[in-house]
Amino acid sequence: MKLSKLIEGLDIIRTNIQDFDQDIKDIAYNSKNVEDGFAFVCIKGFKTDGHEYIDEAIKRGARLIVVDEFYDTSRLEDKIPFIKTSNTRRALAIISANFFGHPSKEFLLIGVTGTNGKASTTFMIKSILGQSGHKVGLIGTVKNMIGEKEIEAKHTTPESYDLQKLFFEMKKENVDSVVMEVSSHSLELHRVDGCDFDVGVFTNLTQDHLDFHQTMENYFAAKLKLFKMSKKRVVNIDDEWGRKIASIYPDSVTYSKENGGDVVAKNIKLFVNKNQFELWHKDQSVSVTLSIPGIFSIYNALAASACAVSLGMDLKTIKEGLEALKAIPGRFEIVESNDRFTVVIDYAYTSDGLLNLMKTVDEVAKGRKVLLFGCGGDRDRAKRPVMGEIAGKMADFVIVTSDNPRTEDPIKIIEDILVGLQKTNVEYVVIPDRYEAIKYALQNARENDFIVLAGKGHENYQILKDRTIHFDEREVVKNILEELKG
Ligand SMILES: CC(=O)N[C@H]1[C@@H](OP(=O)(O)OP(=O)(O)OC[C@H]2O[C@@H](n3ccc(=O)[nH]c3=O)[C@H](O)[C@@H]2O)O[C@H](CO)[C@@H](O)[C@@H]1O[C@H](C)C(=O)N[C@@H](C)C(=O)N[C@H](CCC(=O)O)C(=O)O
Repeated sequence: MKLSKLIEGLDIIRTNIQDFDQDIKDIAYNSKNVEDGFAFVCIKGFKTDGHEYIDEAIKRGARLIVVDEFYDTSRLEDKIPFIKTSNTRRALAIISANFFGHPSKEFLLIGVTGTNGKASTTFMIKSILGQSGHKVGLIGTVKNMIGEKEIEAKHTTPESYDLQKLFFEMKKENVDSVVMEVSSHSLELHRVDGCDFDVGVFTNLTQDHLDFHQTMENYFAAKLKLFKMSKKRVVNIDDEWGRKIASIYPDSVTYSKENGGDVVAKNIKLFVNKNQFELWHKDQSVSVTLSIPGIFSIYNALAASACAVSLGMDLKTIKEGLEALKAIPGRFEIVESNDRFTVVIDYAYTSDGLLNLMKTVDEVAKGRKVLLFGCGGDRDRAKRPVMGEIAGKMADFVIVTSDNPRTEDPIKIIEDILVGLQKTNVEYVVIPDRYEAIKYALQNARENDFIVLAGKGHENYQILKDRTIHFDEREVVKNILEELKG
């Protein structure tokens, strides 16, 4: 692509470029990916600074270096074409969108944000759109999908270059609508700048990621960016932060279980493996049987339905789309159900997620509620005692274990959880090795136990120090049950 076209819309503080007609073959934001004829965009990161790799990028054949405003360009003046810009993360998004021809302008793009429910809501929206004949792309935590083809996901929301490339692939495969999770990190770090959002959907906001955003107000401000970028907005007004968005954008389509929004659910009935409810929009209603259990699934279904309503879809199509979805990986997924006990895995890893999960368990469990969970290392520490207290209040027996301790000592993380757990009188054990903890739960299961393995859901790994080991709870439960039989 011609350099002049690549840099359209970029704010240029300084440059030494003479020839804007030259061709740039591709873009890299990691020096290791630079090849002959590439542009290298330097990002000052949390671990290292991309500007330190300029020489490496030049050696690998970079033709253009994009640097941030703090960088002293004197040593690049006679060496290589460069552009100094005010924010290289934003620059990466702009030039990537230019390079791939702004694919998101050519399909319907729906962004879903919020602390909980993003993944499930995107799956439900995909199912509704698929039901009405659309070829849908999906981008999110669990996996990326082009129609039914699955692609592994590394991030909830990919880096801007990877995102635009994925959009481009989707467009090539005739996708006409894309539904994606939009994390607050991605909004703060400009990963979705240059995306053309038709609808922004807000699920809720509860305490999470304060290690990154510091305050709830900053966290909310990051989320709000999506709604500034979107043409239409869909908002949960049972959530106080959702009500703020709806007051800023009064034309939002609202949904609610309790506060009379545009789209509401009534007569909700919860079962172990499904939910039933009436879905209302204005004076019309349909009855829906949702194969995804849990009270939170009702909210996710409302978010997806309100999104479909904002696109002018009718209730019958919405019902068919919701009912066509049979499961969402790692979301209240029943991995074992025998005549003695039931085992469910769920991704809940925030205080609010855990509370909602246990409220659902409370509705459906016949016997003891056994909860196994841990908290991630190098992430929000404040939530640990809170989750401990919720666990103690909501479960009959708690197994405290590890969940991606990363560089932290697993025992120290568990001690933080115990501060909250010990405020309650619940019976508990501590078993730091997650495999052994699950084995304990299964080995000691009593008649009618409802065993909940929280935190990992669809994830198939465990991050310990600098190692990532394979750990898929579906497999783990199966293997342990085999082992116990033998
Ligand atoms: C906090 C955060 O989001 N960090 C992201 C950020 O890393 P960073 O800026 O710190 O990068 P860095 O490692 O310091 O490197 C700086 C630059 O030097 C470059 N580099 C580095 C080494 C080298 O040899 N050559 C080179 O050029 C790197 O490519 C990078 O451009 O930019 C990287 C490149 O895009 C991301 O991979 C990285 O995500 C990390 C792995 C991460 O864990 N992010 C999580 C927190 C995240 O984003 N999560 C949200 C979901 C949250 C949720 O809702 O649960 C998500 O959307 O996934």
